[in-house]
Amino acid sequence: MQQQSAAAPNAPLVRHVARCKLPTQWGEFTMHGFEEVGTGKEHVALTMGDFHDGEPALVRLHSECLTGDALFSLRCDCGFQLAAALDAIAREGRGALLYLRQEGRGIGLINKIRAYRLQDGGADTVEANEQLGFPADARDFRIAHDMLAELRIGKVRVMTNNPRKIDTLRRVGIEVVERVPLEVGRNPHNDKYLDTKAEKLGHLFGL
Ligand SMILES: Nc1nc2c(ncn2[C@@H]2O[C@H](COP(=O)(O)OP(=O)(O)OP(=O)(O)O)[C@@H](O)[C@H]2O)c(=O)[nH]1
Ligand SMILES: [Zn+2]
Repeated sequence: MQQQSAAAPNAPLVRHVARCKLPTQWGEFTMHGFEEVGTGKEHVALTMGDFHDGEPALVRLHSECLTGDALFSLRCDCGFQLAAALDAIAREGRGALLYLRQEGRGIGLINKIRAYRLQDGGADTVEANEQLGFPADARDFRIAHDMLAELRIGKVRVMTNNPRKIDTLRRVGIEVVERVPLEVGRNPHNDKYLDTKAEKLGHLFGL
């Protein structure tokens, strides 16, 4: 007899398990807690406004960066993008930030520290990942699709500089109607990193 797999093929990958108010310096958001089915890994979304009208929502799919988001690192632009995205959503009074726990473009925190060490020795962000045996970008956005579905967000205006990310989002079924640039936080410590993103990962800066 054929074995039945535990989950149906289209079963949601996350469960919406908790919700509260989250006052911030930009205004009050609703924080939604999600749990990955199977692994229990936790993700959150911050939303403002209502999505029942079906109009496209301003959305940031923010990949976790402990160093940039919480520890003030200048090696990347993540912390600045996080703040700018929340500011933009608050200005519109409507939108969502998905805070996805895919640290280090999916390779995890310790491996990102190893990658940074290789970058200290001269490798760029892509070469460092490859030297460690990882792809340049190991993220999976299927979870994001299911989080948006739970939030009743059908169409998105995505804040990103990364056109490949938009292709990836479309491949997992997220309807992207517009790219909204999010260029903030360039400094002498992340200059080379951002240039590498433009050259090797296709990021659009100044366009
Ligand atoms: N492996 C690795 N991950 C990094 C490095 N710098 C930042 N990250 C991670 O990259 C993720 C953010 O990636 P970005 O390339 O800024 O984001 P993006 O989604 O591709 O592009 P934007 O939407 O324009 O920000 C976070 O998970 C960071 O932890 C690095 O040098 N190596
Ligand atoms: Zn970062």
